Amino acid sequence: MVVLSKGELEQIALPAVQRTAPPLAVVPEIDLDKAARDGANGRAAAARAVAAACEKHGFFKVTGHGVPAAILARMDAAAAAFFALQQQEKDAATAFGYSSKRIGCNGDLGWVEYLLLGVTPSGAAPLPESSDASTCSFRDLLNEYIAAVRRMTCTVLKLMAEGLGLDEKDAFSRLVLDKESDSMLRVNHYPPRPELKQLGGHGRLTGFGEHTDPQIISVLRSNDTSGLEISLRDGSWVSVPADRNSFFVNVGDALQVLTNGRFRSVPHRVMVNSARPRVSVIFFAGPPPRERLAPLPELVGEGGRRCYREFTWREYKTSAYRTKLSENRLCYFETAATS
Ligand SMILES: O=C(O)CCC(=O)C(=O)O
Ligand SMILES: [Fe+2]
Repeated sequence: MVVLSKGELEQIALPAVQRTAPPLAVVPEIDLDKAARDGANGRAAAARAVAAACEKHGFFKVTGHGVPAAILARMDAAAAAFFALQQQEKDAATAFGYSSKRIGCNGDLGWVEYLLLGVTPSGAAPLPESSDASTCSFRDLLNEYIAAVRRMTCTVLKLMAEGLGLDEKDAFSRLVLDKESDSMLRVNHYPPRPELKQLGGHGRLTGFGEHTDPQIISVLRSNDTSGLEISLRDGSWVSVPADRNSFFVNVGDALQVLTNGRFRSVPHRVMVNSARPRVSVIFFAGPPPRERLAPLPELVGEGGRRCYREFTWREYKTSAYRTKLSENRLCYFETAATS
């Protein structure tokens, strides 16, 4: 079990000036079911709305997503059961991607425990040899979830390409459907915050510190507990109202590069401010490691400036994972303003 020292606990308590929650966000909504029912016009309108949301915020909400409610209910139950295990049992699941409080290897701490799993073309990465039956059934469920969410993710990515007016409508979705796509699934559990007195008076804890997601897009669903906050272009923070019936989409760094900066990789964080636990499940849609990423020529335009140099996804991921969460990880890949 990871026990935080008093000093470490203080690091995840926000400074006193940030004690109050920011205002509620007005999150753009895209109804995929309606877009499909309304024919070509409905689809074109949804594509335009998706592109507008990605340009303005890098964030929107998806309703009518088509992921069966039964899968979502089973995921909720399975995640709750896993995180309710004794600490010793959870610690034994490190081969299954379990970790607590420490995010990455660069000293970032958060009031969170999580499972982080690689995703292969057929679902979640193979189980460790010693897995028991309950782990296997959890894995089967994860695979069903991943298949359904990946389908929806690709619908969203096609709408993005259409909204950008790209000739190749699968310019983004093909990267996620590639058999070597480096996608991940993360299940986060933010335990209710401890008593104020244990925190020396700080009412809000950092669950997951400010960052952008490195992949193409992240597709998130949570329970009814809020806590997710996004940063707007003016640098202010807004709090995203929880909605267990919808998915939330974040534009990631790779998509910001592919769109030459037109779509915005949205800075976000999770604050633990509730007496109830927050559970979120995030599908990170990533390209194959060898994929060369660069601004799409159609989006640079003739004589236009390429804001990023070409690099492979492996190169970017390695570089991003060497930095602290809150660092601007893309700056090493930007071109000089004169080029
Ligand atoms: O748990 C959440 O709601 C978001 C967490 C997050 O941003 C991440 O895992 O990258
Ligand atoms: Fe994130």
